Amino acid sequence: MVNAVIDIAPVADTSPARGARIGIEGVSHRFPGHGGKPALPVLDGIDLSVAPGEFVALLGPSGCGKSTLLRLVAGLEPASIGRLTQDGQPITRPDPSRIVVFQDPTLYPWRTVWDNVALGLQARGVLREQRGRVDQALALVGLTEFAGAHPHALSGGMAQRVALARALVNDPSLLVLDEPLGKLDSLTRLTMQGELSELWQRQRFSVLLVTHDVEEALFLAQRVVVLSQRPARQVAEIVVDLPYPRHRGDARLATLRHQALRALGLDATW
Ligand SMILES: Nc1ncnc2c1ncn2[C@@H]1O[C@H](COP(=O)(O)OP(=O)(O)OP(=O)(O)O)[C@@H](O)[C@H]1O
Repeated sequence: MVNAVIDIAPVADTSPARGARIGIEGVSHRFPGHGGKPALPVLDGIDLSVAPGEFVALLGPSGCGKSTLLRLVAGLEPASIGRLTQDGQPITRPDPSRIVVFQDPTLYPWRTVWDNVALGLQARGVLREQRGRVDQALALVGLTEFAGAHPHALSGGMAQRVALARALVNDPSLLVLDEPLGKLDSLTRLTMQGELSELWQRQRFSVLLVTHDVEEALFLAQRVVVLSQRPARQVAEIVVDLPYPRHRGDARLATLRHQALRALGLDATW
């Protein structure tokens, strides 16, 4: 099935930010060794903050510890060393105000799109009073017409929109995005990047995005943090001081791309 086409109208970057302030202070993490194997150090002294409504992207080599950092921020596990905070309060467990969207949308095939999105509210026991939020979330991702469809009838891009709607229904103040567009074909991926950018400009939640795609990071984020090989340390921070909506052909993006590739230790001549 072809993706629903959504017009990306230019959106002025004027909405007030309502996202969370995230603090990551001196965070190191290691996984314990088993059966005589040594412990695995994964993160090494990460200091990073996300301002309310800010869009920050993390780039780094495969296996360096990006997803681990996201899991700590989401509260899915505690850091070995250091402090993680949301609006000044320690992050100690998962919370509906910080929602993770993974590469795989993991939709329940026997439930309709509407029911899949409603799951977040159902789990919290607030679905009865807040049914309207499911409709709002589906409208935000352009899937109102597909509310009654089942996942098998959706394209990859549409399924990932449902996963986004399932996050948005909780009205999160931080979206934690772990390669959310990584499994999409390249054209759908470009379309979804535009949609994600527009959504963020309208809603102004804070975003922490992990991606392997340098162009994606620079197109979407206000700041790109480059991590080293494991154990991950911060090796560069690239401020993308360009207004939204951004234009992929902008020469300044090409310059920043070279900076990012150099920070990743790659030859930027191609
Ligand atoms: N629960 C765990 N127990 C032990 N080791 C783990 C665990 N989770 C991740 N690791 C290891 O920690 C390292 C970092 O993993 P992580 O998934 O954070 O990297 P990543 O940068 O997100 O990788 P990729 O870019 O390939 O997705 C890897 O070597 C991985 O095998």
